[in-house]
Amino acid sequence: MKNGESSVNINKLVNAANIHVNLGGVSMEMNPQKVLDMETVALDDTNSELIIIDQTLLPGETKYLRLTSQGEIWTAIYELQVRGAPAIGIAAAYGAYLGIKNSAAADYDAFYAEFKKVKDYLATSRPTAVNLFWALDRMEDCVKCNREKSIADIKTALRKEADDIKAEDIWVCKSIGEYGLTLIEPNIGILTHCNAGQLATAKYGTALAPIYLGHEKGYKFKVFADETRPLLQGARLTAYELKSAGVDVTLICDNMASMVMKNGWVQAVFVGCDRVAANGDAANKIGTSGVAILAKNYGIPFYVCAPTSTIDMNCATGQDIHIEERKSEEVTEKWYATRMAPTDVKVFNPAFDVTDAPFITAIITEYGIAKPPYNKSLTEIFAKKDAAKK
Ligand SMILES: CSC[C@H]1O[C@H](OP(=O)(O)O)[C@H](O)[C@@H]1O
Repeated sequence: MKNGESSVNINKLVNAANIHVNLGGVSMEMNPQKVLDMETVALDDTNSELIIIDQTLLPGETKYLRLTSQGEIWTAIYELQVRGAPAIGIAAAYGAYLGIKNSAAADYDAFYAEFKKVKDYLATSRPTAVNLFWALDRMEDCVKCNREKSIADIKTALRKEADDIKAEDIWVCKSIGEYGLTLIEPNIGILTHCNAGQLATAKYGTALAPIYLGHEKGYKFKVFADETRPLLQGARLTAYELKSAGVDVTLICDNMASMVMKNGWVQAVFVGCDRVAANGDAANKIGTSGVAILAKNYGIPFYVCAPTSTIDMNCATGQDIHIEERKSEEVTEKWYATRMAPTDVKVFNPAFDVTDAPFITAIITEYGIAKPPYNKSLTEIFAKKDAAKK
Protein backbone atom coordinates (compact mmCIF):
# COMPACT_ATOMS: atom_id res chain seq x y z
CA MET A 1 0.00 0.00 0.00
CA LYS A 2 1.54 3.31 -1.08
CA ASN A 3 1.96 6.07 1.49
CA GLY A 4 -1.31 7.92 1.88
CA GLU A 5 -3.30 5.19 0.23
CA SER A 6 -5.72 3.49 2.51
CA SER A 7 -7.92 0.48 2.19
CA VAL A 8 -10.77 2.76 3.20
CA ASN A 9 -13.36 2.80 0.47
CA ILE A 10 -13.51 6.54 0.14
CA ASN A 11 -16.71 6.29 -1.85
CA LYS A 12 -18.28 4.61 1.16
CA LEU A 13 -17.31 7.62 3.27
CA VAL A 14 -18.18 10.40 0.93
CA ASN A 15 -21.09 10.61 -1.46
CA ALA A 16 -20.03 14.06 -2.55
CA ALA A 17 -19.48 16.21 -5.64
CA ASN A 18 -17.00 18.98 -6.48
CA ILE A 19 -15.24 18.31 -3.24
CA HIS A 20 -11.48 18.03 -3.32
CA VAL A 21 -10.80 14.98 -1.21
CA ASN A 22 -7.25 14.55 -0.08
CA LEU A 23 -6.60 11.26 1.68
CA GLY A 24 -2.98 11.55 2.68
CA GLY A 25 -1.93 12.60 -0.77
CA VAL A 26 -4.54 10.60 -2.61
CA SER A 27 -6.89 13.25 -3.94
CA MET A 28 -10.08 12.74 -5.81
CA GLU A 29 -12.84 14.93 -7.17
CA MET A 30 -16.05 13.80 -5.54
CA ASN A 31 -19.64 14.90 -5.84
CA PRO A 32 -21.25 16.28 -2.63
CA GLN A 33 -24.88 15.33 -2.48
CA LYS A 34 -25.34 16.17 1.17
CA VAL A 35 -23.13 16.51 4.20
CA LEU A 36 -25.76 14.23 5.68
CA ASP A 37 -24.33 11.45 3.50
CA MET A 38 -20.81 11.86 4.85
CA GLU A 39 -19.41 9.80 7.68
CA THR A 40 -18.00 12.07 10.39
CA VAL A 41 -15.94 9.36 12.11
CA ALA A 42 -15.21 5.83 10.88
CA LEU A 43 -12.74 3.03 11.49
CA ASP A 44 -11.16 1.86 8.25
CA ASP A 45 -11.61 -1.60 6.85
CA THR A 46 -8.23 -2.78 8.14
CA ASN A 47 -9.18 -1.82 11.74
CA SER A 48 -6.04 0.27 11.96
CA GLU A 49 -7.00 3.85 11.13
CA LEU A 50 -9.55 6.30 12.47
CA ILE A 51 -10.87 8.21 9.48
CA ILE A 52 -12.29 11.66 10.19
CA ILE A 53 -13.18 14.71 8.19
CA ASP A 54 -10.85 17.54 9.19
CA GLN A 55 -13.61 19.95 10.24
CA THR A 56 -11.19 22.86 10.65
CA LEU A 57 -10.96 23.01 6.83
CA LEU A 58 -14.72 22.95 6.14
CA PRO A 59 -16.49 24.18 4.17
CA GLY A 60 -13.71 25.10 1.77
CA GLU A 61 -12.07 21.69 1.65
CA THR A 62 -13.19 18.21 2.61
CA LYS A 63 -10.06 16.40 3.67
CA TYR A 64 -10.21 12.98 5.27
CA LEU A 65 -7.51 12.31 7.83
CA ARG A 66 -6.20 8.84 8.67
CA LEU A 67 -5.29 8.79 12.34
CA THR A 68 -3.33 5.89 13.76
CA SER A 69 -1.53 7.15 16.88
CA GLN A 70 -2.91 8.28 20.21
CA GLY A 71 -1.18 11.61 19.74
CA GLU A 72 -2.89 12.20 16.40
CA ILE A 73 -6.29 11.35 17.89
CA TRP A 74 -5.70 13.50 20.95
CA THR A 75 -4.70 16.41 18.70
CA ALA A 76 -7.68 15.90 16.38
CA ILE A 77 -10.03 16.21 19.34
CA TYR A 78 -8.21 19.17 20.90
CA GLU A 79 -7.90 21.08 17.61
CA LEU A 80 -11.56 20.41 16.74
CA GLN A 81 -10.69 18.46 13.63
CA VAL A 82 -13.35 16.17 15.06
CA ARG A 83 -15.76 17.92 17.43
CA GLY A 84 -19.24 17.87 18.88
CA ALA A 85 -19.92 15.89 22.03
CA PRO A 86 -21.18 12.64 20.42
CA ALA A 87 -18.54 12.68 17.67
CA ILE A 88 -15.83 13.26 20.28
CA GLY A 89 -17.12 10.25 22.24
CA ILE A 90 -17.12 8.03 19.15
CA ALA A 91 -13.62 9.17 18.16
CA ALA A 92 -12.35 8.53 21.70
CA ALA A 93 -13.90 5.06 21.78
CA TYR A 94 -12.19 4.07 18.53
CA GLY A 95 -9.05 5.83 19.78
CA ALA A 96 -9.04 3.66 22.89
CA TYR A 97 -9.45 0.55 20.72
CA LEU A 98 -6.65 1.56 18.34
CA GLY A 99 -4.46 2.42 21.32
CA ILE A 100 -4.69 -1.05 22.79
CA LYS A 101 -5.25 -3.33 19.78
CA ASN A 102 -1.54 -4.02 19.32
CA SER A 103 -0.86 -4.64 22.99
CA ALA A 104 1.50 -7.54 23.64
CA ALA A 105 0.42 -7.79 27.28
CA ALA A 106 0.80 -11.34 28.49
CA ASP A 107 -1.97 -11.23 31.10
CA TYR A 108 -5.13 -9.32 32.02
CA ASP A 109 -3.60 -7.07 34.67
CA ALA A 110 -0.85 -5.90 32.32
CA PHE A 111 -3.42 -5.40 29.55
CA TYR A 112 -5.77 -3.44 31.82
CA ALA A 113 -2.91 -1.23 33.05
CA GLU A 114 -1.95 -0.48 29.46
CA PHE A 115 -5.58 0.25 28.55
CA LYS A 116 -5.91 2.67 31.47
CA LYS A 117 -2.91 4.65 30.25
CA VAL A 118 -4.52 5.05 26.81
CA LYS A 119 -7.88 5.99 28.33
CA ASP A 120 -6.41 8.51 30.78
CA TYR A 121 -4.38 10.15 28.00
CA LEU A 122 -7.34 10.58 25.64
CA ALA A 123 -9.39 11.95 28.55
CA THR A 124 -7.04 14.96 28.80
CA SER A 125 -7.89 16.24 25.30
CA ARG A 126 -10.94 18.40 26.22
CA PRO A 127 -12.73 18.83 29.59
CA THR A 128 -16.33 19.90 28.96
CA ALA A 129 -18.14 17.42 26.70
CA VAL A 130 -19.16 14.57 28.99
CA ASN A 131 -19.42 12.15 26.01
CA LEU A 132 -15.60 11.91 25.91
CA PHE A 133 -15.54 10.48 29.44
CA TRP A 134 -18.81 8.55 29.05
CA ALA A 135 -17.44 6.73 25.97
CA LEU A 136 -14.06 6.02 27.57
CA ASP A 137 -15.80 4.69 30.70
CA ARG A 138 -17.90 2.38 28.51
CA MET A 139 -14.73 1.07 26.91
CA GLU A 140 -13.20 0.48 30.36
CA ASP A 141 -16.35 -1.31 31.50
CA CYS A 142 -16.02 -3.51 28.42
CA VAL A 143 -12.47 -4.47 29.45
CA LYS A 144 -13.64 -5.27 32.99
CA CYS A 145 -16.71 -7.23 31.90
CA ASN A 146 -14.56 -9.45 29.68
CA ARG A 147 -11.72 -10.04 32.15
CA GLU A 148 -12.21 -13.83 31.99
CA LYS A 149 -11.70 -13.86 28.23
CA SER A 150 -8.44 -14.03 26.29
CA ILE A 151 -6.66 -10.77 25.47
CA ALA A 152 -7.54 -11.31 21.81
CA ASP A 153 -11.22 -11.68 22.66
CA ILE A 154 -11.15 -8.54 24.83
CA LYS A 155 -9.71 -6.61 21.88
CA THR A 156 -12.52 -7.92 19.69
CA ALA A 157 -15.06 -6.89 22.33
CA LEU A 158 -13.58 -3.39 22.46
CA ARG A 159 -13.89 -2.99 18.72
CA LYS A 160 -17.54 -4.03 18.97
CA GLU A 161 -18.18 -1.66 21.88
CA ALA A 162 -16.89 1.27 19.84
CA ASP A 163 -19.05 0.18 16.91
CA ASP A 164 -22.05 -0.03 19.26
CA ILE A 165 -21.41 3.48 20.60
CA LYS A 166 -21.44 4.79 17.05
CA ALA A 167 -24.48 2.79 15.98
CA GLU A 168 -26.45 3.81 19.10
CA ASP A 169 -25.70 7.47 18.38
CA ILE A 170 -27.53 7.22 15.07
CA TRP A 171 -30.64 5.88 16.82
CA VAL A 172 -30.32 8.44 19.63
CA CYS A 173 -30.13 11.40 17.26
CA LYS A 174 -33.06 10.18 15.17
CA SER A 175 -35.13 9.71 18.32
CA ILE A 176 -34.28 13.22 19.49
CA GLY A 177 -35.34 14.47 16.08
CA GLU A 178 -38.68 12.67 16.31
CA TYR A 179 -39.38 14.01 19.82
CA GLY A 180 -38.29 17.46 18.73
CA LEU A 181 -40.77 17.45 15.85
CA THR A 182 -43.64 16.87 18.31
CA LEU A 183 -42.93 20.30 19.78
CA ILE A 184 -43.12 22.40 16.62
CA GLU A 185 -45.35 23.15 13.68
CA PRO A 186 -44.13 22.62 10.12
CA ASN A 187 -42.75 25.64 8.20
CA ILE A 188 -41.69 27.65 11.25
CA GLY A 189 -38.62 29.82 11.76
CA ILE A 190 -35.90 28.13 13.80
CA LEU A 191 -32.70 29.62 15.21
CA THR A 192 -29.71 27.51 16.12
CA HIS A 193 -26.27 28.24 17.55
CA CYS A 194 -22.96 26.56 16.72
CA ASN A 195 -23.15 23.14 15.06
CA ALA A 196 -25.07 20.26 16.54
CA GLY A 197 -25.63 18.53 13.23
CA GLN A 198 -24.33 15.60 11.23
CA LEU A 199 -20.77 16.79 11.76
CA ALA A 200 -21.13 16.69 15.56
CA THR A 201 -22.53 13.16 15.66
CA ALA A 202 -22.68 9.85 13.84
CA LYS A 203 -25.73 11.02 11.86
CA TYR A 204 -28.53 13.62 11.88
CA GLY A 205 -27.09 15.63 14.75
CA THR A 206 -29.05 16.57 17.83
CA ALA A 207 -30.32 20.15 17.43
CA LEU A 208 -30.46 19.72 13.65
CA ALA A 209 -32.17 16.33 13.82
CA PRO A 210 -35.72 17.80 14.04
CA ILE A 211 -34.84 20.01 11.07
CA TYR A 212 -33.52 17.11 8.97
CA LEU A 213 -36.42 14.80 9.83
CA GLY A 214 -38.96 17.57 9.22
CA HIS A 215 -37.28 18.36 5.91
CA GLU A 216 -37.61 14.71 4.92
CA LYS A 217 -41.36 15.07 5.64
CA GLY A 218 -41.54 18.11 3.37
CA TYR A 219 -41.64 20.74 6.11
CA LYS A 220 -40.37 24.15 4.98
CA PHE A 221 -38.43 25.40 7.97
CA LYS A 222 -36.60 28.73 7.73
CA VAL A 223 -33.45 28.30 9.76
CA PHE A 224 -31.30 31.13 11.11
CA ALA A 225 -27.79 29.89 11.88
CA ASP A 226 -25.66 31.97 14.23
CA GLU A 227 -22.14 32.13 12.82
CA THR A 228 -20.89 31.43 16.37
CA ARG A 229 -17.65 33.23 16.91
CA PRO A 230 -14.81 32.65 17.45
CA LEU A 231 -14.62 29.23 15.75
CA LEU A 232 -17.56 29.82 13.41
CA GLN A 233 -19.05 26.32 13.61
CA GLY A 234 -22.39 27.87 12.68
CA ALA A 235 -21.11 29.57 9.53
CA ARG A 236 -18.62 26.89 8.50
CA LEU A 237 -20.57 23.78 9.48
CA THR A 238 -24.29 24.34 10.16
CA ALA A 239 -24.91 26.66 7.21
CA TYR A 240 -22.88 24.26 5.03
CA GLU A 241 -24.75 21.18 6.24
CA LEU A 242 -28.22 22.65 5.90
CA LYS A 243 -27.55 24.31 2.54
CA SER A 244 -26.20 21.04 1.14
CA ALA A 245 -29.38 19.32 2.35
CA GLY A 246 -31.58 21.89 0.63
CA VAL A 247 -32.85 23.41 3.88
CA ASP A 248 -33.68 27.14 3.82
CA VAL A 249 -30.87 28.54 5.98
CA THR A 250 -29.84 32.13 6.61
CA LEU A 251 -26.48 32.82 8.17
CA ILE A 252 -26.43 35.63 10.74
CA CYS A 253 -23.78 37.15 12.96
CA ASP A 254 -24.25 36.29 16.62
CA ASN A 255 -25.22 39.91 17.40
CA MET A 256 -28.19 39.67 14.98
CA ALA A 257 -30.10 37.01 16.93
CA SER A 258 -32.13 39.59 18.85
CA MET A 259 -33.27 41.34 15.68
CA VAL A 260 -34.46 38.18 13.91
CA MET A 261 -36.36 37.20 17.05
CA LYS A 262 -37.83 40.70 17.47
CA ASN A 263 -38.94 40.67 13.79
CA GLY A 264 -41.02 37.57 14.57
CA TRP A 265 -38.96 35.38 12.23
CA VAL A 266 -38.15 32.76 14.90
CA GLN A 267 -40.73 30.49 16.55
CA ALA A 268 -38.30 28.06 18.22
CA VAL A 269 -34.63 27.77 19.16
CA PHE A 270 -32.86 24.40 19.06
CA VAL A 271 -29.33 23.98 20.38
CA GLY A 272 -27.06 21.09 21.26
CA CYS A 273 -25.15 20.63 24.48
CA ASP A 274 -21.88 19.36 25.84
CA ARG A 275 -22.86 18.64 29.41
CA VAL A 276 -26.26 18.94 31.15
CA ALA A 277 -26.28 19.06 34.94
CA ALA A 278 -28.88 17.24 37.06
CA ASN A 279 -30.82 20.45 37.63
CA GLY A 280 -31.07 21.11 33.88
CA ASP A 281 -28.33 23.75 33.59
CA ALA A 282 -26.73 23.09 30.19
CA ALA A 283 -23.23 23.82 28.93
CA ASN A 284 -23.03 24.49 25.23
CA LYS A 285 -20.98 26.59 22.83
CA ILE A 286 -20.16 30.05 24.09
CA GLY A 287 -23.00 32.45 23.37
CA THR A 288 -25.78 29.92 23.93
CA SER A 289 -26.84 31.38 27.27
CA GLY A 290 -27.28 34.78 25.64
CA VAL A 291 -29.51 33.26 22.97
CA ALA A 292 -31.59 31.61 25.71
CA ILE A 293 -32.04 34.91 27.53
CA LEU A 294 -33.09 36.60 24.29
CA ALA A 295 -35.55 33.80 23.53
CA LYS A 296 -37.08 34.15 27.02
CA ASN A 297 -37.43 37.88 26.46
CA TYR A 298 -39.28 37.38 23.15
CA GLY A 299 -41.42 34.48 24.42
CA ILE A 300 -39.75 31.98 22.08
CA PRO A 301 -39.34 28.35 23.28
CA PHE A 302 -35.69 27.37 23.79
CA TYR A 303 -34.96 23.64 23.40
CA VAL A 304 -31.78 21.84 24.37
CA CYS A 305 -31.27 18.60 22.45
CA ALA A 306 -29.44 16.25 24.78
CA PRO A 307 -28.55 12.58 24.29
CA THR A 308 -28.61 10.94 27.73
CA SER A 309 -24.88 10.36 27.12
CA THR A 310 -24.49 14.14 27.47
CA ILE A 311 -26.45 14.42 30.72
CA ASP A 312 -24.28 14.19 33.83
CA MET A 313 -26.48 13.40 36.83
CA ASN A 314 -23.36 13.46 39.00
CA CYS A 315 -23.06 17.15 38.22
CA ALA A 316 -25.53 18.93 40.51
CA THR A 317 -25.64 22.29 38.74
CA GLY A 318 -23.95 24.25 35.97
CA GLN A 319 -21.54 25.59 38.58
CA ASP A 320 -19.92 22.15 38.62
CA ILE A 321 -19.22 22.07 34.87
CA HIS A 322 -15.61 22.63 33.84
CA ILE A 323 -15.67 25.21 31.06
CA GLU A 324 -12.78 24.80 28.62
CA GLU A 325 -10.75 27.90 27.87
CA ARG A 326 -8.90 27.96 24.59
CA LYS A 327 -5.97 29.83 23.04
CA SER A 328 -6.37 33.56 22.42
CA GLU A 329 -5.36 33.33 18.76
CA GLU A 330 -8.80 31.85 18.03
CA VAL A 331 -10.21 35.27 18.92
CA THR A 332 -7.49 37.56 17.60
CA GLU A 333 -6.41 36.06 14.30
CA LYS A 334 -8.03 32.73 13.47
CA TRP A 335 -9.92 33.61 10.30
CA TYR A 336 -8.36 36.76 8.93
CA ALA A 337 -5.30 37.27 6.79
CA THR A 338 -4.35 40.13 9.07
CA ARG A 339 -4.67 40.17 12.82
CA MET A 340 -7.84 41.90 13.91
CA ALA A 341 -6.80 42.89 17.41
CA PRO A 342 -3.84 44.65 19.00
CA THR A 343 -0.91 42.40 19.75
CA ASP A 344 -0.69 41.31 23.38
CA VAL A 345 -4.25 42.44 24.09
CA LYS A 346 -5.77 40.44 26.93
CA VAL A 347 -8.24 37.86 25.67
CA PHE A 348 -10.88 35.74 27.41
CA ASN A 349 -11.84 32.77 25.22
CA PRO A 350 -14.21 30.36 27.01
CA ALA A 351 -15.33 27.66 24.57
CA PHE A 352 -18.68 27.18 26.31
CA ASP A 353 -21.12 28.85 28.66
CA VAL A 354 -23.89 27.52 30.87
CA THR A 355 -27.56 28.24 30.20
CA ASP A 356 -29.38 28.26 33.52
CA ALA A 357 -32.33 25.88 33.69
CA PRO A 358 -35.00 28.61 34.07
CA PHE A 359 -34.19 29.76 30.51
CA ILE A 360 -34.66 26.26 29.05
CA THR A 361 -38.19 25.40 27.92
CA ALA A 362 -37.48 21.67 27.55
CA ILE A 363 -34.63 19.21 27.26
CA ILE A 364 -35.20 16.76 24.40
CA THR A 365 -33.61 13.35 24.91
CA GLU A 366 -33.84 10.06 23.03
CA TYR A 367 -36.14 8.73 25.78
CA GLY A 368 -38.52 11.66 25.79
CA ILE A 369 -38.90 15.32 26.60
CA ALA A 370 -37.92 16.60 30.04
CA LYS A 371 -39.75 19.63 31.38
CA PRO A 372 -39.03 21.59 34.59
CA PRO A 373 -38.37 20.72 37.39
CA TYR A 374 -35.44 18.99 35.68
CA ASN A 375 -34.03 17.10 38.66
CA LYS A 376 -37.29 15.14 38.68
CA SER A 377 -37.89 14.89 34.93
CA LEU A 378 -34.30 13.92 34.09
CA THR A 379 -34.40 11.25 36.78
CA GLU A 380 -37.56 9.91 35.12
CA ILE A 381 -35.82 9.93 31.73
CA PHE A 382 -33.00 7.77 33.10
CA ALA A 383 -35.50 5.42 34.74
CA LYS A 384 -37.14 5.02 31.32
CA LYS A 385 -33.71 4.37 29.79
CA ASP A 386 -32.86 1.75 32.42
CA ALA A 387 -36.20 0.02 31.87
CA ALA A 388 -35.64 -0.01 28.11
CA LYS A 389 -32.19 -1.60 28.59
CA LYS A 390 -33.57 -4.51 30.63
C1 LIG B 1 -24.20 17.56 19.36
S1 LIG B 1 -23.01 18.20 20.42
C2 LIG B 1 -22.63 19.67 19.64
C3 LIG B 1 -22.05 20.70 20.56
O1 LIG B 1 -20.62 20.59 20.61
C4 LIG B 1 -20.09 21.80 20.11
O2 LIG B 1 -18.88 22.16 20.73
P1 LIG B 1 -17.49 21.90 19.93
O3 LIG B 1 -17.75 22.24 18.49
O4 LIG B 1 -16.51 22.82 20.62
O5 LIG B 1 -17.17 20.44 20.15
C5 LIG B 1 -21.15 22.82 20.42
O6 LIG B 1 -21.19 23.16 21.78
C6 LIG B 1 -22.36 22.04 19.99
O7 LIG B 1 -23.59 22.50 20.44
